[in-house]
Amino acid sequence: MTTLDAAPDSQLNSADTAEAKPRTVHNVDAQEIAKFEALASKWWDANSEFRPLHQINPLRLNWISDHVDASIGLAGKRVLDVGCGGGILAESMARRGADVLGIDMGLAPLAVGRLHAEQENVQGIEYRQIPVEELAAEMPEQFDVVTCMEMLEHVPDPASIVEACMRLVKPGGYVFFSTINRNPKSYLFAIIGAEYVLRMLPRGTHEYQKFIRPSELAGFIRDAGLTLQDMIGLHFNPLTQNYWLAPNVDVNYMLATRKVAP
Ligand SMILES: C[S@@+](CC[C@H](N)C(=O)[O-])C[C@H]1O[C@@H](n2cnc3c(N)ncnc32)[C@H](O)[C@@H]1O
Repeated sequence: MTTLDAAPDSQLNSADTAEAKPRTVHNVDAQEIAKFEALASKWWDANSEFRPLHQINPLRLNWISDHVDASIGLAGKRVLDVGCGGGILAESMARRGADVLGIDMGLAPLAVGRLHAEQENVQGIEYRQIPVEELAAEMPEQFDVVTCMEMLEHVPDPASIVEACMRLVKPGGYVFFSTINRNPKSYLFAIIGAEYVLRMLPRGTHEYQKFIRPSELAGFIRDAGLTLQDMIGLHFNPLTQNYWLAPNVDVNYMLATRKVAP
């Protein structure tokens, strides 16, 4: 828990200016936000530190879309992307016909996301800087689908994020999470391999203690009142530079959950 000092007004558009006053924001690690702020200009460079997110995006987008509706996918759905960063997933969902709100606590990634959507003429996407817990109070049960990918391992209290996502989704709607498992293999692959050997990510991107075991995440999901529907691992072969989905969840994994209608 910490105080998040927002970026200078000169970096913001008018919509951000009101949101950008320094304020105490709970469940936000300002150092984590600063890491992503510093890299924001590279968000849409598919050969940068964000290459892995660009590469996994078609896999996760199709997985999400198939769970929501195998025939029409995300078309016409009201979607919230929590911790959206520069909008790699958010924008791809809007391109599939969803009406997307992306939220993040980093202003620079949001600015990059807005600019990219404008340049690419992508319709049906909006970005806001707001803590998810605050949005849950403002817009309860307004979304058909909530996504929260590669974000839980960057916050002080991931259970609070899961609970807020549950409050934001409509009864019968879907909530998707992805994060990194915590075990010796994930330490070797996600930190030593990705940050030190292959240098795919800057050193310090991830902290081992913040990784989340599937059983822990399943507990947060159960406690929040969501129902676990499916779980899958995301795998990478450094020789072929290929990503694929498979049942093993030892390192990166995704969960599909649902808020059962009463
Ligand atoms: C690894 S990036 C993932 C971006 C995006 N979800 C994706 O998968 O393409 C993590 C993002 O989480 C955001 N983040 C970290 N803590 C947050 C918080 N408490 N609330 C909202 N966003 C947060 C960071 O600013 C960053 O944009």
